[in-house]
Amino acid sequence: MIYQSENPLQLPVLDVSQPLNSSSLSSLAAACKEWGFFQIINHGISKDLYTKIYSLSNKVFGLPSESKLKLGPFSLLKTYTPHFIASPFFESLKVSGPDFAASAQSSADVLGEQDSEFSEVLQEYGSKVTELSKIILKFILMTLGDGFETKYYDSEFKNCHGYLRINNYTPPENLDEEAEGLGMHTDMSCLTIVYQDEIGGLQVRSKDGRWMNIIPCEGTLVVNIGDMLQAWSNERLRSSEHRVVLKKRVNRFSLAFFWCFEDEKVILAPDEVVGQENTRIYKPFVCLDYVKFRESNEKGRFEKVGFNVKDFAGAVENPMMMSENGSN
Ligand SMILES: O=C(O)CCC(=O)C(=O)O
Ligand SMILES: [Fe+2]
Repeated sequence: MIYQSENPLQLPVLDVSQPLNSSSLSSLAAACKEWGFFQIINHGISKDLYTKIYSLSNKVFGLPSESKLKLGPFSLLKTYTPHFIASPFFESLKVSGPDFAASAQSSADVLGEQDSEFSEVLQEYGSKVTELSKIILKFILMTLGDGFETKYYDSEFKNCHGYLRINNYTPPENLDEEAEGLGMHTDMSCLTIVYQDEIGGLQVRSKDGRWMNIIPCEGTLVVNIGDMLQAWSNERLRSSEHRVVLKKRVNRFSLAFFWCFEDEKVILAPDEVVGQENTRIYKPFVCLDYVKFRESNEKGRFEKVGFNVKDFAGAVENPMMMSENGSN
């Protein structure tokens, strides 16, 4: 199967070490609306830190399956997603915040790993992406309205929490064209920060269904908007479908950080965000209910599309639905 895409997609690159100026604000606003994806630089995460996480994680992924399966999916811990859950070529290790060290250590303990370096580097990475998420979220709120970052950050987003997924993609040995490393999905998060290695393969789907490559670039992280923010913003911010395609016979490695609302949060787009001339697209819903909906509909598979936030809480005032109901 050939996964066609157009090369490459030009996404704005945001310098997160600087305050937003008006031109970066408008390109960020356009990217959030059109693609739900953009890139960041000067994020303070060194290549060295990434390389350490890469080599320590590789040691874990290199263990025999029997050892890794002690971490999940059918064990108490559930930090490991083995091959053949999301895709035959994908496995993943989850590290939860805010105490990333404790989470990583609990996996290491089960594996009988004594060295504390794994949990130390993940704590450092986790704390850094957590701080970055707060900065980026405020930038995104600024695209919705003047002063919205002060108006809504504390009241709506201050209890957000994050978790990391360390992703390892192993292409099939007989790969001749391309293979799907991770199928089309949307993220459930408010926002996701991705560190992809130089192999590439991350693709985003345009509004008209074309797959676009997100070319890796050294020193650059990819940020994308997830379902929680799409619903909260009444679709002024887009949670795009994306996937990973494997084109080379080499392993691919990525780190994805998901910054999410707290489980008990009720997501309801504020009137001012919806705007007077628009109608609210989503019914209010509890975050955990959506997460459970996704998990229960996946039938064990990983974040599959078709059961996204629109299927769950959409169409509050959808005239089609109303007429369908009326005719029943
Ligand atoms: O591996 C990647 O580059 C992206 C992974 C991804 O989309 C996810 O984990 O949700
Ligand atoms: Fe994703």
